[in-house]
Amino acid sequence: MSRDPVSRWEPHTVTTTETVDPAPVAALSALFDDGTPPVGPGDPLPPLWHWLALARWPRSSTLGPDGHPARGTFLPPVGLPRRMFAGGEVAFHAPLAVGSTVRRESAVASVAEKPGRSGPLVVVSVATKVYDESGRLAIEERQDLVYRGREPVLPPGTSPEPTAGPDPSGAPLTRAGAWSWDLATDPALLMRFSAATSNPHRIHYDWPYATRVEGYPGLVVHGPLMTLALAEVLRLEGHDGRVERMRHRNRRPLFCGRAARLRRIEDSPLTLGVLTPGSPEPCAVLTVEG
Ligand SMILES: C/C(=C\C(=O)SCCNC(=O)CCNC(=O)[C@H](O)C(C)(C)COP(=O)(O)OP(=O)(O)OC[C@H]1O[C@@H](n2cnc3c(N)ncnc32)[C@H](O)[C@@H]1OP(=O)(O)O)C(=O)O
Repeated sequence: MSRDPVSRWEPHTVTTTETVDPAPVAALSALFDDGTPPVGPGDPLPPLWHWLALARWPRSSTLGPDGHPARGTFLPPVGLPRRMFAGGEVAFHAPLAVGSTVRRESAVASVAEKPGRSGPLVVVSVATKVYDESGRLAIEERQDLVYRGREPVLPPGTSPEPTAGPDPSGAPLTRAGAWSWDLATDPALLMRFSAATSNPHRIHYDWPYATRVEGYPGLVVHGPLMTLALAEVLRLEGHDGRVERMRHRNRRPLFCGRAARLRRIEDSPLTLGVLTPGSPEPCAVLTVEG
């Protein structure tokens, strides 16, 4: 009996020993440029910053047409073309120090086909555990990647417009009031975030690919950038208590250059969202426990 490639594929655990890399951590401090002291060697890693500090550089020969590693080895050989970072959950058991050595174990935990409003989806969940230098479990995480078809994103008859460059007058995060920040995105910000996270996905920096091949109206803002910006609002607003758990979800794409408002949208549990003018549904939400 022949089975399809996804059901023939077997998940496996990848275990690596890594340094909590100070360079991308310094890059994110510089990228936000928001007046918080730069995070450096020996400092505790702020929540979610392991997304940069433990980023992986895949070999060039392993990349597929969208810039990400070709599917079928660590990730299943899903046939749907468009990959999106869609959300997840992170439990913080112990702090990690910048510059320390950690052990990371990652494996695909589930692959589920689902009908979505925009057509069929495949949700791939990756489970990761990070152990600190003494072997203590520090971070437990589930990350959801969604694969979808090439349903049109642009209304018929419209064409995408390139985005303006960085505004020399300011940093990307500006305060509009208590728990209210505005996030300005531009191609240089997206390129710097792709570099800091070693993320080769072309939808974030290759405008002809993002618009003509994947059919988006512009460059797509990284899900992790939106979520990290929400986590940065917590730090900027002085929420310095210990965070035990974060849940995050990317519900709608945010396109480069579009106005984005970072707001506290619920008090209990504390929930922050990325909102755009004219839509009640946030692009991204982050819920914090502890
Ligand atoms: C990094 C990186 C890539 C990126 O950064 S891509 C940019 C950031 N991500 C986004 O912009 C994603 C924005 N979200 C969406 O466009 C939509 O939410 C999405 C993911 C296309 C799904 O929308 P649909 O309207 O088609 O689907 P539904 O909301 O109706 O849901 C259908 C079922 O799927 C389940 N589901 C949806 N999202 C998730 C999720 N995050 N985790 C788990 N399951 C999810 C949903 O629960 C429904 O299932 P039921 O069983 O409840 O029916 C890079 O590539 O590295």
